[in-house]
Amino acid sequence: MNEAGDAEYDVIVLGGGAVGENAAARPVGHGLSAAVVEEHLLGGECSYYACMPSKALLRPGEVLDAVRRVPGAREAVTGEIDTAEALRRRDKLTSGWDDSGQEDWVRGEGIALYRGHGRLVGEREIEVTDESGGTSRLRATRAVVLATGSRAAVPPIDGLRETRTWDSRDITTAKEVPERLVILGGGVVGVEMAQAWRSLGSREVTLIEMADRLLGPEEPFVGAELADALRESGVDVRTGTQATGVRRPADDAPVTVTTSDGAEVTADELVVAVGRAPITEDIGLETVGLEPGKYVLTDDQLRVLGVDGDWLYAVGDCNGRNLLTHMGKYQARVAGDVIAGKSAVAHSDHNATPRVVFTTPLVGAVGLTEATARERGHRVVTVTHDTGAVAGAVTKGGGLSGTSKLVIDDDRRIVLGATFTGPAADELVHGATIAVAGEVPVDRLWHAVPSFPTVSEVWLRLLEKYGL
Ligand SMILES: Cc1cc2nc3c(=O)[nH]c(=O)nc-3n(C[C@H](O)[C@H](O)[C@H](O)COP(=O)(O)OP(=O)(O)OC[C@H]3O[C@@H](n4cnc5c(N)ncnc54)[C@H](O)[C@@H]3O)c2cc1C
Ligand SMILES: NC(=O)c1ccc[n+]([C@@H]2O[C@H](COP(=O)([O-])OP(=O)(O)OC[C@H]3O[C@@H](n4cnc5c(N)ncnc54)[C@H](O)[C@@H]3O)[C@@H](O)[C@H]2O)c1
Repeated sequence: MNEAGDAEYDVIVLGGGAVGENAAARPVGHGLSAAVVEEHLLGGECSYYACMPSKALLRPGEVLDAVRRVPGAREAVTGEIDTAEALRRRDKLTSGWDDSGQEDWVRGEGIALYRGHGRLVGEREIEVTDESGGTSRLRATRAVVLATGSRAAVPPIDGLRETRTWDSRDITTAKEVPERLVILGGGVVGVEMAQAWRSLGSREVTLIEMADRLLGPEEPFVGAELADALRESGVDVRTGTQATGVRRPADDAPVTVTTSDGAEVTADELVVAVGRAPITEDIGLETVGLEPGKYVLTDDQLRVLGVDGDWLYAVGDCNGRNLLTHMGKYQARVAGDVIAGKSAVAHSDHNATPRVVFTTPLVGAVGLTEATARERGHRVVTVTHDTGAVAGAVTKGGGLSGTSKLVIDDDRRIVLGATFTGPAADELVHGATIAVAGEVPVDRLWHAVPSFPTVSEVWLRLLEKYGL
């Protein structure tokens, strides 16, 4: 049974995605009462339409690539990926889009759950409208936390809004393999989905990125290596290319994208993955003096800027700080602590954000890139090493390579940022996160001896190159 009727809680969280759930659980852990308002699926985008299904779609191709690199095991692979089975596994990892497990968790944590659309109706006041039109009025004695997430942004391209297209939800939940796929945007969604669907059987995949490289905010070698790998697998990667027009004569007809170089790409489905827009247009921001439809900006304790009284917080995608599940959950823990009167500051949002792109090659990065470090005025030294040129990589399989790079503050002798591509990059990044978040001096890091033979040995090679 969901809660209904008017009530008062210490903390009310608007939006029950992964981040909102944590924003409620943390204050409850501190002895406060909390309610979550959710209008769709508890667990949000990550569980049903983003992280989980996308990783499930990438995994068969990743495993196959790993096996094919190992003579003896390679011979055991005699067929192709069974796409129907792969999609069934995806459906399982998304719990069949059923949130009863999440609901059990929320209840187990002692959090009250309101199902329906929530809106601020003034200071500390939320109105929830349920499916049948009934309303509940909730009052927060301490804080309201906004955690309403984001949706795919729609760029201003001729004909796009009038055309039936796919967004990130459609591409992660597709029931059939599109024969021909064109993806707008070579960011994280674009590269992961291009690789996943190509491996699952899409005959033609075209990736259109307007910037001159894929994954623009990362170190330049990341986009270059990924473009090579995608091209090698048959994806048509077009960087420095803008879509100028889109047309589809009928909903079930092929879609054609015109690009800035005068070319045309025709496909069965067009995925728009050019970034996100916050879901803040209908949550009553105007009732507390804020502008609807924009990211809700916060300070480093997640208090919403421009609202007095320390009662309004925003966490996760809706504040635009760091559009990643783990960072939203980190913000939720910080906000929960602050609301409970403890001291906490989300400084890792600026200096120590880990990012993993689950492609083959894997990409793992944390903290500052060389370019951002220099922009911020650090005097940096960088060192690089081939991730494949250590015994741990060689034992994993043939032909594995990649790049590992440290950005070191030469004055403080600490690591400001690290980027790894290639084998184990997804796991290498946590060691780097500890080094960056902990500001561990490199002279001390040198005593963190990597086991032999692991890919982590690349750390030793990097530190040696720095002169240790
Ligand atoms: C394809 C894809 C893959 C991704 N993969 C990864 C990954 O591997 N790792 C990673 O860290 N990040 C990944 N992300 C990013 C990640 O999904 C988001 O950062 C994360 O989901 C944000 O969580 P959130 O709780 O802030 O928002 P959401 O998950 O969007 O949750 C917001 C919730 O609020 C509810 N809501 C909104 N408005 C209201 C309202 N007015 N009343 C009631 N309820 C409301 C919504 O129904 C929703 O459930 C991916 C994103 C995409 C698109
Ligand atoms: N593995 C992960 O952690 C993971 C996976 C997927 C998504 N995410 C998160 O989700 C968020 C959204 O991902 P995303 O890929 O939609 O956004 P993004 O910001 O990562 O990438 C968008 C890309 O689209 C390009 N672009 C913008 N307008 C364009 C246009 N008109 N034509 C062609 N290209 C255009 C941009 O230059 C950029 O490279 C990201 O912030 C990311 O952090 C994370």
